Amino acid sequence: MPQRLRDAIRDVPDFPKPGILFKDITPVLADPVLLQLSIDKMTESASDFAIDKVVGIDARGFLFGPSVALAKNAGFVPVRKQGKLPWKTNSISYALEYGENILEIHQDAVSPGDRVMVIDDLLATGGTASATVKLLKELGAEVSCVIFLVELDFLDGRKNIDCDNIHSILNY
Ligand SMILES: O=P(O)(O)OC[C@H]1O[C@H](OP(=O)(O)OP(=O)(O)O)[C@H](O)[C@@H]1O
Ligand SMILES: Nc1ncnc2[nH]cnc12
Repeated sequence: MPQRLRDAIRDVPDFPKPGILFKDITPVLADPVLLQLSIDKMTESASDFAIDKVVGIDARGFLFGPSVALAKNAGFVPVRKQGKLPWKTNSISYALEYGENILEIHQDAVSPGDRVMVIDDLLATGGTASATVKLLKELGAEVSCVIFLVELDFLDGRKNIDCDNIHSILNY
Protein backbone atom coordinates (compact mmCIF):
# COMPACT_ATOMS: atom_id res chain seq x y z
CA MET A 1 0.00 0.00 0.00
CA PRO A 2 2.75 2.58 0.73
CA GLN A 3 4.05 1.63 -2.74
CA ARG A 4 0.67 2.72 -4.21
CA LEU A 5 1.10 5.99 -2.35
CA ARG A 6 4.62 6.43 -3.72
CA ASP A 7 3.49 5.58 -7.26
CA ALA A 8 0.70 8.19 -7.06
CA ILE A 9 3.06 11.11 -6.44
CA ARG A 10 3.79 12.75 -9.77
CA ASP A 11 7.15 14.27 -10.70
CA VAL A 12 6.86 17.54 -12.60
CA PRO A 13 10.23 18.80 -13.92
CA ASP A 14 11.04 22.53 -13.92
CA PHE A 15 8.09 23.65 -11.78
CA PRO A 16 7.76 26.33 -10.46
CA LYS A 17 11.30 27.19 -11.63
CA PRO A 18 13.88 25.61 -13.95
CA GLY A 19 15.84 22.87 -12.15
CA ILE A 20 13.17 22.06 -9.56
CA LEU A 21 11.62 18.58 -9.67
CA PHE A 22 8.20 19.23 -8.19
CA LYS A 23 6.47 16.41 -6.25
CA ASP A 24 2.78 16.76 -7.06
CA ILE A 25 0.56 15.24 -4.36
CA THR A 26 -2.79 16.04 -6.04
CA PRO A 27 -3.26 12.43 -7.30
CA VAL A 28 -3.07 11.30 -3.65
CA LEU A 29 -5.74 13.82 -2.66
CA ALA A 30 -7.98 12.65 -5.52
CA ASP A 31 -7.98 9.02 -4.37
CA PRO A 32 -10.02 8.44 -1.19
CA VAL A 33 -8.06 5.30 -0.27
CA LEU A 34 -4.70 7.06 -0.60
CA LEU A 35 -5.95 10.20 1.13
CA GLN A 36 -7.19 8.14 4.09
CA LEU A 37 -3.95 6.15 4.13
CA SER A 38 -1.90 9.36 4.21
CA ILE A 39 -3.92 10.73 7.12
CA ASP A 40 -3.74 7.42 9.00
CA LYS A 41 0.04 7.15 8.53
CA MET A 42 0.64 10.75 9.61
CA THR A 43 -1.57 10.21 12.68
CA GLU A 44 0.24 6.94 13.53
CA SER A 45 3.59 8.74 13.33
CA ALA A 46 2.51 10.82 16.30
CA SER A 47 1.05 7.94 18.31
CA ASP A 48 3.65 8.40 21.08
CA PHE A 49 2.53 11.98 21.73
CA ALA A 50 -0.46 13.55 23.44
CA ILE A 51 -1.17 16.64 21.36
CA ASP A 52 -3.12 19.81 22.16
CA LYS A 53 -2.83 21.47 18.73
CA VAL A 54 -2.00 20.32 15.22
CA VAL A 55 -0.36 23.14 13.27
CA GLY A 56 -0.73 23.07 9.48
CA ILE A 57 1.47 25.15 7.18
CA ASP A 58 -0.15 27.24 4.39
CA ALA A 59 -1.29 25.90 2.03
CA ARG A 60 -0.64 22.20 1.56
CA GLY A 61 -0.39 21.53 5.30
CA PHE A 62 -4.07 22.50 5.43
CA LEU A 63 -4.96 19.52 3.24
CA PHE A 64 -3.93 17.01 5.92
CA GLY A 65 -3.75 18.98 9.19
CA PRO A 66 -7.43 19.25 10.15
CA SER A 67 -8.06 15.52 9.51
CA VAL A 68 -5.04 14.54 11.60
CA ALA A 69 -6.16 17.00 14.30
CA LEU A 70 -9.55 15.29 14.54
CA ALA A 71 -7.89 11.86 14.67
CA LYS A 72 -5.67 13.11 17.52
CA ASN A 73 -8.59 14.76 19.31
CA ALA A 74 -6.71 18.05 19.03
CA GLY A 75 -7.48 21.51 17.69
CA PHE A 76 -6.13 22.84 14.40
CA VAL A 77 -4.00 25.98 14.01
CA PRO A 78 -3.08 27.53 10.63
CA VAL A 79 0.31 29.12 10.04
CA ARG A 80 -0.29 31.39 7.05
CA LYS A 81 1.57 33.34 4.44
CA GLN A 82 1.78 37.08 5.18
CA GLY A 83 -1.38 39.19 5.15
CA LYS A 84 -3.97 36.42 5.52
CA LEU A 85 -4.53 36.26 9.29
CA PRO A 86 -6.87 38.97 10.63
CA TRP A 87 -5.90 39.15 14.33
CA LYS A 88 -2.60 40.08 16.04
CA THR A 89 0.24 38.08 14.51
CA ASN A 90 3.89 37.18 14.97
CA SER A 91 5.80 36.78 11.73
CA ILE A 92 9.05 35.38 10.40
CA SER A 93 10.78 35.54 7.03
CA TYR A 94 12.28 32.35 5.58
CA ALA A 95 13.71 30.80 2.43
CA LEU A 96 12.48 27.61 0.77
CA GLU A 97 13.69 25.45 -2.13
CA TYR A 98 12.39 27.87 -4.77
CA GLY A 99 11.95 31.27 -3.15
CA GLU A 100 11.39 33.22 0.01
CA ASN A 101 8.37 34.44 1.93
CA ILE A 102 6.94 35.47 5.31
CA LEU A 103 4.87 33.23 7.59
CA GLU A 104 2.51 34.41 10.33
CA ILE A 105 0.68 32.95 13.32
CA HIS A 106 -2.01 34.44 15.54
CA GLN A 107 -0.52 35.42 18.88
CA ASP A 108 -3.30 33.56 20.73
CA ALA A 109 -3.24 30.45 18.51
CA VAL A 110 -1.19 28.43 21.00
CA SER A 111 -0.60 28.87 24.73
CA PRO A 112 2.63 28.42 26.67
CA GLY A 113 3.08 24.70 27.39
CA ASP A 114 0.77 23.52 24.60
CA ARG A 115 2.03 20.30 23.03
CA VAL A 116 1.90 20.80 19.29
CA MET A 117 2.45 18.69 16.20
CA VAL A 118 3.44 20.40 12.94
CA ILE A 119 2.12 19.00 9.63
CA ASP A 120 3.12 19.76 6.06
CA ASP A 121 2.97 17.85 2.80
CA LEU A 122 6.67 18.01 2.00
CA LEU A 123 10.11 18.63 3.52
CA ALA A 124 12.67 20.05 1.08
CA THR A 125 15.27 22.47 2.53
CA GLY A 126 13.40 22.69 5.84
CA GLY A 127 13.18 26.49 5.64
CA THR A 128 9.39 26.54 5.94
CA ALA A 129 9.11 24.01 8.76
CA SER A 130 12.02 25.51 10.67
CA ALA A 131 10.41 28.97 10.54
CA THR A 132 7.12 27.46 11.76
CA VAL A 133 8.83 25.77 14.71
CA LYS A 134 10.48 29.11 15.62
CA LEU A 135 7.09 30.89 15.60
CA LEU A 136 5.64 28.20 17.87
CA LYS A 137 8.56 28.23 20.33
CA GLU A 138 8.40 32.04 20.53
CA LEU A 139 4.83 31.62 21.81
CA GLY A 140 5.99 29.09 24.42
CA ALA A 141 4.62 25.95 22.76
CA GLU A 142 6.36 22.59 23.04
CA VAL A 143 6.90 21.17 19.54
CA SER A 144 6.41 17.43 20.12
CA CYS A 145 6.84 16.28 16.51
CA VAL A 146 6.99 17.46 12.91
CA ILE A 147 5.36 15.18 10.31
CA PHE A 148 5.53 15.23 6.51
CA LEU A 149 4.00 13.07 3.82
CA VAL A 150 7.11 13.43 1.61
CA GLU A 151 10.77 14.15 2.41
CA LEU A 152 13.47 14.96 -0.15
CA ASP A 153 16.41 13.28 1.62
CA PHE A 154 19.11 14.75 -0.63
CA LEU A 155 18.38 18.27 0.67
CA ASP A 156 18.85 17.16 4.30
CA GLY A 157 16.25 19.71 5.42
CA ARG A 158 15.59 17.94 8.73
CA LYS A 159 18.94 19.18 10.12
CA ASN A 160 17.50 22.72 10.04
CA ILE A 161 14.41 21.93 12.12
CA ASP A 162 14.69 22.37 15.89
CA CYS A 163 12.76 19.25 16.94
CA ASP A 164 13.93 15.76 18.02
CA ASN A 165 10.99 13.96 16.42
CA ILE A 166 10.76 14.45 12.67
CA HIS A 167 8.99 11.80 10.59
CA SER A 168 8.07 11.38 6.94
CA ILE A 169 5.85 8.76 5.34
CA LEU A 170 7.73 8.67 2.00
CA ASN A 171 11.41 9.43 1.45
CA TYR A 172 13.01 10.24 -1.91
O1 LIG B 1 11.39 22.63 2.91
P1 LIG B 1 11.20 23.86 2.10
O2 LIG B 1 12.33 24.13 1.15
O3 LIG B 1 10.90 25.04 2.97
O4 LIG B 1 9.95 23.61 1.15
C1 LIG B 1 8.77 23.00 1.59
C2 LIG B 1 7.58 23.90 1.48
O5 LIG B 1 7.35 24.26 0.11
C3 LIG B 1 5.98 24.01 -0.22
O6 LIG B 1 5.16 25.11 0.06
P2 LIG B 1 5.00 26.40 -0.86
O7 LIG B 1 5.71 27.54 -0.22
O8 LIG B 1 5.35 26.08 -2.28
O9 LIG B 1 3.48 26.77 -0.69
P3 LIG B 1 2.08 26.11 -1.03
O10 LIG B 1 1.86 25.06 0.03
O11 LIG B 1 1.17 27.26 -0.89
O12 LIG B 1 2.12 25.50 -2.41
C4 LIG B 1 5.63 22.84 0.66
O13 LIG B 1 4.23 22.70 0.80
C5 LIG B 1 6.32 23.19 1.94
O14 LIG B 1 5.55 24.05 2.77
N1 LIG C 1 10.40 19.78 -4.98
C1 LIG C 1 9.26 20.17 -4.40
N2 LIG C 1 8.08 19.61 -4.75
C2 LIG C 1 6.93 20.00 -4.17
N3 LIG C 1 6.86 20.94 -3.23
C3 LIG C 1 8.00 21.52 -2.84
N4 LIG C 1 8.26 22.47 -1.91
C4 LIG C 1 9.58 22.70 -1.91
N5 LIG C 1 10.21 21.93 -2.80
C5 LIG C 1 9.24 21.17 -3.39
